[in-house]
Amino acid sequence: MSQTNDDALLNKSALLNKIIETAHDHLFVVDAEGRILDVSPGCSAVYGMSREALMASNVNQLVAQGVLSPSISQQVLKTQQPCQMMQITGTGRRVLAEAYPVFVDGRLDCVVSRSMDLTDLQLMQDEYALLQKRISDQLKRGPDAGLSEELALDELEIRSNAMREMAGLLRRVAPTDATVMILGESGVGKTAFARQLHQWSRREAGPFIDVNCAAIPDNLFESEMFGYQPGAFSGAARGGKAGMLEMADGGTLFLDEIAELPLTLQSKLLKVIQDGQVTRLGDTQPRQVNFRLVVATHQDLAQAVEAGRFRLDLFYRINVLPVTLPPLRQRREDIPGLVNLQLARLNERYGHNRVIHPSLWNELMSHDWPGNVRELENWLERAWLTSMGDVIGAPGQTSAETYAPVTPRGSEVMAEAEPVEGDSLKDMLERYESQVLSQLCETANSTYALAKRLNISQPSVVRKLRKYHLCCGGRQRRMTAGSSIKA
Ligand SMILES: Nc1ncnc2c1ncn2[C@@H]1O[C@H](COP(=O)(O)OP(=O)(O)OP(=O)(O)O)[C@@H](O)[C@H]1O
Repeated sequence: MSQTNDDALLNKSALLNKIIETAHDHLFVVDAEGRILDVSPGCSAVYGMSREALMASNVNQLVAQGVLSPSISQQVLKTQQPCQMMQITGTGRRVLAEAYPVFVDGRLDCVVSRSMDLTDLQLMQDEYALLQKRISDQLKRGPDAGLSEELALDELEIRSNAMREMAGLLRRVAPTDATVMILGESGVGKTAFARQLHQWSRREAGPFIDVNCAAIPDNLFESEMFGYQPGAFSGAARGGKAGMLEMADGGTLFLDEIAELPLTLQSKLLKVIQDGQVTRLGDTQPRQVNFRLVVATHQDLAQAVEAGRFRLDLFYRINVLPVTLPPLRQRREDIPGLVNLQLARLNERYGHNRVIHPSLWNELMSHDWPGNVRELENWLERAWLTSMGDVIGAPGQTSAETYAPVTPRGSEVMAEAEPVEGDSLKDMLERYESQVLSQLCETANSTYALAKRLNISQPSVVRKLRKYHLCCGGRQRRMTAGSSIKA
């Protein structure tokens, strides 16, 4: 081997030693026989053995001694495939481990594994479950004036026990900096409650940065999130730009539709959460950031992890305090309050006092509202605007049925596109486009799948779905594809 090659190998080995010695995560390298070649210093605390003792051992011995249970390296040595699993260590720590086989000339040479200690997160989750149970028991004991007063919901309207329970939880966890994950169907109020959580928190005076991960085109995501230095890429603003992670400093960062975050950015986000530092594109100096993270999704994230669309380690990081907001059809007690709140807003906005006809209440209470509160708000605005007198829904006028959700298929799609007197070609094409998308959304699980089916880019799909208020996974965002009145 030449001198230059030898130097290069020495440099590489020094570099690897440095990486292992300074790693925050726990790194384990074993050879093809399971002998431990190297471990990072952090391993001693989590495995309860000195670094030297670990390096004098092999994985089979460690499993026999109960230090590793189970051993991910052993698993990869057997299957020769990358693997991810939860381990309990001899010191009782819960770690999330991932391991990769390394092949040299087609033969397994060694296995590199990396693990992250999740014990503290687990403790927080257990405390949270206890808190959830206490609030639930308290609500079961009967009406709780204290809780309602304490909630002090300015803009939001809730009556149902289910929602009071969720709001109570958010109220109690608000002063902590723990990451909250708000789950629920489209339009249930995830964004509204994320905002409320921010107002209840100690960061109330700081910014609330609302990022819809589904709405940012992939090619802009990194610069929007991380910001950039002057001249970082062609078209970059002259003075550079702070990204949204930086803008959230001192406040709350709300990542809506987190399941849509591209995989490459998921690992970068995880690093920011762990290190509290952001590096702008084109910069070498990291900047310290301090924000509270709140995320939301209407998708099943565990399923996205299984499908390989979402990183397991990020899932564990953000799944600290999951709060599920129930759909409106499961809390019909909230409907009257929501209708009255929206009616008062409309009366104020349009300067006219309209009321709901008593006969309409039955329909409002029995409708399933698949688009949840947003659908109810849009329906009411439409009914308010099309109502001819002071009474909305007076016999012979607009009824909830008029706007009943439609899910057209096949020939019905074509029928929807039939020319209507007075419609322009643009109106007709838009109506057709919205009906086709609405139908395909029934079966497409993600905007990526829909983009592939339609042979257009994913950002275009996202823009179109937003335009028609639709979302993937069989749910319509709003009551009818054509009703685009914004509340
Ligand atoms: N409890 C509530 N009281 C008053 N208004 C509400 C309530 N819940 C939701 N809303 C209103 O309903 C509309 C939809 O809510 P929001 O945007 O928070 O839903 P979402 O779950 O974030 O939807 P998406 O998943 O589509 O982002 C908003 O105008 C919001 O203010």
